[in-house]
Amino acid sequence: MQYQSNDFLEAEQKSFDDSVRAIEEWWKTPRQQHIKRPYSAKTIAALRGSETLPCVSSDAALKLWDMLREHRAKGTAELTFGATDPVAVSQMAKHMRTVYVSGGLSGFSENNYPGMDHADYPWDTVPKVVDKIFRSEVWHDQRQRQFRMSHKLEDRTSLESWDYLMPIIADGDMGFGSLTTTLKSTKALAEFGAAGIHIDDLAIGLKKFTVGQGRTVVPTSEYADRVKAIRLQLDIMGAETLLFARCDTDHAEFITSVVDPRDHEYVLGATKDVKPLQQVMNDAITSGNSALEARTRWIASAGLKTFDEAVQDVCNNDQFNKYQAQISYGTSLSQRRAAARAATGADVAFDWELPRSQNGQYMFRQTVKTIVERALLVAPLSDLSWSRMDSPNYHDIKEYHETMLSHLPERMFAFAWGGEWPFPESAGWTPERRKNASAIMAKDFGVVWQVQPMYMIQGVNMEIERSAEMWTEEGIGGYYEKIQTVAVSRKPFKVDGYEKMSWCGGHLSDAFFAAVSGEEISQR
Ligand SMILES: C[C@](O)(C(=O)O)[C@H](CC(=O)O)C(=O)O
Repeated sequence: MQYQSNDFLEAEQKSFDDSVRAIEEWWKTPRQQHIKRPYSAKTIAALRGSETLPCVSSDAALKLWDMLREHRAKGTAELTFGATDPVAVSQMAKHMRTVYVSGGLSGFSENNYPGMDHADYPWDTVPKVVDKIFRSEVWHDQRQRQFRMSHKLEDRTSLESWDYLMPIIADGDMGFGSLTTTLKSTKALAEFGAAGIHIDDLAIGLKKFTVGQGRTVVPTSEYADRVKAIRLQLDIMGAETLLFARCDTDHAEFITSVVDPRDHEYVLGATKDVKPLQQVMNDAITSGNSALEARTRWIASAGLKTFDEAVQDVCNNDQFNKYQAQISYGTSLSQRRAAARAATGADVAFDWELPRSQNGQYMFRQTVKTIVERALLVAPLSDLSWSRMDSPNYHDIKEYHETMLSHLPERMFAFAWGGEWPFPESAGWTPERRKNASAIMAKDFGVVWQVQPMYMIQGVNMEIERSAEMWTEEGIGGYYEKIQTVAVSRKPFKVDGYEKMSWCGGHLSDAFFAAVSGEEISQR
């Protein structure tokens, strides 16, 4: 065995103890102090290598933190689009201060096998986009500065000065596998430049948009472990990256497992004497009938209820009150059965196995309370909360945020607006409220970061179609008048896009050549 001297061992111990102390000090900083970790600095120090490299995204993360805290204090919000293209991001910088790297969009534009359904693009798809965008931001910042510094101070006031170093918030989806994949994708995102990462509680591969059924979530414990794993990884890296704890439970209809009693309250069971749903659907297929229709008929006949609803149906008020006094958050189904028996003197008919899907999912009934429970559980380890919605109901949004704020008055929230939401009045969206929705969410609910992930599909597609039609119909005459002249004159928009402007980096290349040939920087 290799000989290790006492000096070596003591130096190693000192370096470890120093590292523990440094982590403890770091956790007391204004950015970190609100996070409540279930592990010690010693655990983190022992998971680190002997050198912790500085994390490239930490400056942007601190900038994002300050920006969002300021919005929180003022009741305003940072608005952005989802993007995957550095060219587009460079134009967003003129109006926006953050950028979102969307998983769905990356699944379309960065993937050799396009598609966003199921979120089944490879786990490193989003990190690669983050890398590309982060580097392009740094490059634009460099070439803008070089251009400015080649001018005298008094001439610089007329030159553009955009903040291209926009903090990137990246879609971590569901973590893409077991905890080790979640750790790896977190590491890649933070190392490649993400200032914020969001993680959700969806089941891997079950984010489906077309079937008309709600989504599938994982048990509360699995979601909590994902959030914990991300924070652990960021702590190992010493990264300031913000953690957005997204919860996709709104309108979820399935849960993968009933391993966590905290979910039992929301699992649906059959209360009638029916065959298992899968048997009924298989019988329909074998006999040449529609499995979907068989499913619909089965659901109508099974008396689907949560266990509490089943108890309420067979009780009088006194018995139900007695039952309710016995149960609370996290009471398991078997404890609920015992409490129901004690209250009513009988067993309550309820079977959550019968409705299970082909993949083994259980049927699930979410409420705003379900989302709040999950969000509160992971709040101490995360920086923002985000309830993801398929079709938003204003009353639910209000209830969710107000309940969260009653527990955590300082909490910051994130929100994604959909691209196909009807905003019906029946869901609380008066025209006035829809018009001012972003401002209302910021002021009344603390939603400091709001994204429209669909713009690059809806808005950019619309512009491209419009221009394609014009170009094919009008040729260079139309192009000259309607696009080139506007772009080159940069009126009314400051559109970038030709080599005479510093945007293309020509001046930066010239400056490299000049510097190599020994020229001193001249400030024109
Ligand atoms: C925000 C989102 O995660 C995305 O990938 O852009 C998607 C967008 C969408 O599918 O509407 C999501 O909200 O799940």
